[in-house]
Amino acid sequence: MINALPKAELHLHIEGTLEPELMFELAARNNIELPHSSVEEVRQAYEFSDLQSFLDIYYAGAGVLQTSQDFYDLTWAYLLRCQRDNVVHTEIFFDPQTHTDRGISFEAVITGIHSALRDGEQKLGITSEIILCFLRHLSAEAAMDTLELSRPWHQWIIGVGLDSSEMGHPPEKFKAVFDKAREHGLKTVAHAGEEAPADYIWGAINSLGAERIDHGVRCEEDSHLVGYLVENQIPLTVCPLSNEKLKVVKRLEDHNLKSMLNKGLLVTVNSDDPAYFGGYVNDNYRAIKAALSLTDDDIYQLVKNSFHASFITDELRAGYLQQLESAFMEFRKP
Ligand SMILES: Nc1ncnc2[nH]cnc12
Ligand SMILES: [Zn+2]
Repeated sequence: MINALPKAELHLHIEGTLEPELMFELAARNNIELPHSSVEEVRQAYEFSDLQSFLDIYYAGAGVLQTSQDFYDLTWAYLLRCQRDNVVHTEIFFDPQTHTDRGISFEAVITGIHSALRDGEQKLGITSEIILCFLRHLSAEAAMDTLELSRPWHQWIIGVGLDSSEMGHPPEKFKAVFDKAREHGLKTVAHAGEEAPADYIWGAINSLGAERIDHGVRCEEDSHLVGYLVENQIPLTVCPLSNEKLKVVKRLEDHNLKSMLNKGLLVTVNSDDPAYFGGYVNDNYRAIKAALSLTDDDIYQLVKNSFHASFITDELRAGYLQQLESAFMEFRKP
């Protein structure tokens, strides 16, 4: 059934879709030596103990991305996965600082990603948006410089986000940058409550004006916060396989997604960094359905939430919700 439902993906780092096969192809194209000798060896290295142990490997992997064509190929490969998983709308993150800090131009990154997304809409019928993420382990000044650097391309960017090492880098550090981004007409989202406590979610809402919380799984530690998130229907973009691989939960069976759904939180299912965590969005739906014994109605609710939580126009949303309802009814037929 999961495959049959048209859906939106809202928490996806494009650099996190770099499969080892493409990593080798790009390394050869750009004359870069990799520390591993085979695709299998790379996959074997993907054993993480926490968020930081993943980020170290993830930033190193992104080193093979050099030209606009590389970013195009990366994004196009992801869009083909979207087509397979019936993802009809996607809002993708990119981390410009990971690239500009090693001498790659902002222009090369954004034009490659944007061209692929434009082709995705024209050739595959997949609508999309781009969200620029600041790396929170770097300074607020560096984030402000990056926002300034991005200005010529704001017509292609719907909003800004905040990612990378959460602990010790609270949202408040980036208040001025997010205020400025909002002045420029950009939407705001932020990773919060992945590894760090519920306070960081309050910080993302109160200091950054976050309209959507990425992860947010630790919100249940604060019942007042849960009430606020429910009342204001602030979406949470949850990534089950990521939470398992980064040891946010011990086992997928311990995940609180069902509990959050039961409380009326606007929870969605997403893949985060699928090439590193062993699954694209449908794999995430399938795994969490099995682990928590979710019903078909739960899955339908989660997929509906993906459109309600997205930044699409009301007209597009209505069309997608209609398509989704028809697909679900078709599946329900005796
Ligand atoms: N799950 C995650 N949390 C924080 N930063 C990230 N960058 C890529 N994936 C991330
Ligand atoms: Zn993420």
